[in-house]
Amino acid sequence: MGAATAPRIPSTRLALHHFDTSYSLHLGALWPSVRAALLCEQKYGALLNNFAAADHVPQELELLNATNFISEASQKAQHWQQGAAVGEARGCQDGSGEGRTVMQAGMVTQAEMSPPFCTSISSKIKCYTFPRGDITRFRPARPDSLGLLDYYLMDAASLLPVLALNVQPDNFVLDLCAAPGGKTLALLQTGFCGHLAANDVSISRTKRLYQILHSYVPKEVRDTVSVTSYDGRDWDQVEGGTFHKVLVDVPCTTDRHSAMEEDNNIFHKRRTKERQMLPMLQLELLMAGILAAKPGGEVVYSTCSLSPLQNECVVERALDIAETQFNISIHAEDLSHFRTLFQDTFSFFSDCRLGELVLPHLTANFGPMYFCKLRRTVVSALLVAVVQHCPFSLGTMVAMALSCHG
Ligand SMILES: C[S@@+](CC[C@H](N)C(=O)[O-])C[C@H]1O[C@@H](n2cnc3c(N)ncnc32)[C@H](O)[C@@H]1O
Repeated sequence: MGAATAPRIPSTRLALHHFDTSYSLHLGALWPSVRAALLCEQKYGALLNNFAAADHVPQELELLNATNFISEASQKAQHWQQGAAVGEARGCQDGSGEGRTVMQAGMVTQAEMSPPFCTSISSKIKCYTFPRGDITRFRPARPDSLGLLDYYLMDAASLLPVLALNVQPDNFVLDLCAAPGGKTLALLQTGFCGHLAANDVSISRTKRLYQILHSYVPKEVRDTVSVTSYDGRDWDQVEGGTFHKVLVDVPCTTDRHSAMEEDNNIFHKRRTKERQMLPMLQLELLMAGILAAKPGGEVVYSTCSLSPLQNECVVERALDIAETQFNISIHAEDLSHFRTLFQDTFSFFSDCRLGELVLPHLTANFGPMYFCKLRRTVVSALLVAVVQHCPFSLGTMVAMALSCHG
């Protein structure tokens, strides 16, 4: 049989073969159960639309046994903090002479009590999910009297990068790869964005972002959002160093989609080159996000892939390039308290070198979702000026850095 007539291997099969090879090494004994979950129906969360007149919806969802997993986590944090305060007031010492507080079984450690523990989830974002093992589906969203839809169905794990960003009142926020707009909508639900720049290079996907904004957000709030279609890698030439918070939710191998759907599958033979170039594109986008943040600003990098090459390795490379090529030092934040807070809703991988990873699980079939939070530390104005007036594009600088580092 000639090459032209040879039966084509389905892209989903190529994807699974690739995953079997790489993820069995990375996830070890966990891979077979993650694989099974990837091949089963995913779970959704219902992100409540605070802009719609939908006061009856929480009660309707609670009657079905769904709960708001974000407020539950927030209550858990408050409860633990009160417990810790009582423990400290009692002054229980461990007798080691180091003054450590003795923690009872089930209580959180001092590291987990750090400020982000409470602040990162004191959010107005409300998302309902069904309990572990309950695979009930949500009804489709309904419009209120003004036509705004009452909730947005999405992978609930997609909210974790938004919660990690921890938007504060009047923050200038950039969503660098925003379409179709689930996370943009969640950012708006905080009610805190002083200005939101939502960008996506794809014109067709940007149209979907507009549709979501029109279906969920009233005009006066939409007016605070600027939607653009730049190549995110060039963002520093548009508006460098101005944002308090930047979300870099990059294109990736979208593992769940690649394992299940032939349509638009990045494992299709003709997309091999594009797939192999993904880590480079992700790195350039993350660098652009870092440069778009103010000194002191925060960046969350996220993917919906399990691949360490697209997750930790990209972040590690970006930290290195920021330091060596741009003289920007970055602090990678510890988000392990997210694991403690959200363990009832999601299954987390416990061995990420940097950031956190939600693993699909048959009883909690969300994700995959990787997220890592970076804080740009303050640098001298002179260095920023040098970088911003550098004659090379960001892509050239990243390529130069990569060739120097081999
Ligand atoms: C994972 S999706 C983003 C999902 C979105 N944040 C959400 O929550 O709905 C990645 C997006 O990156 C966009 N993208 C790809 N290359 C880009 C580039 N060079 N600059 C900006 N966006 C890009 C794609 O069009 C795609 O919409």
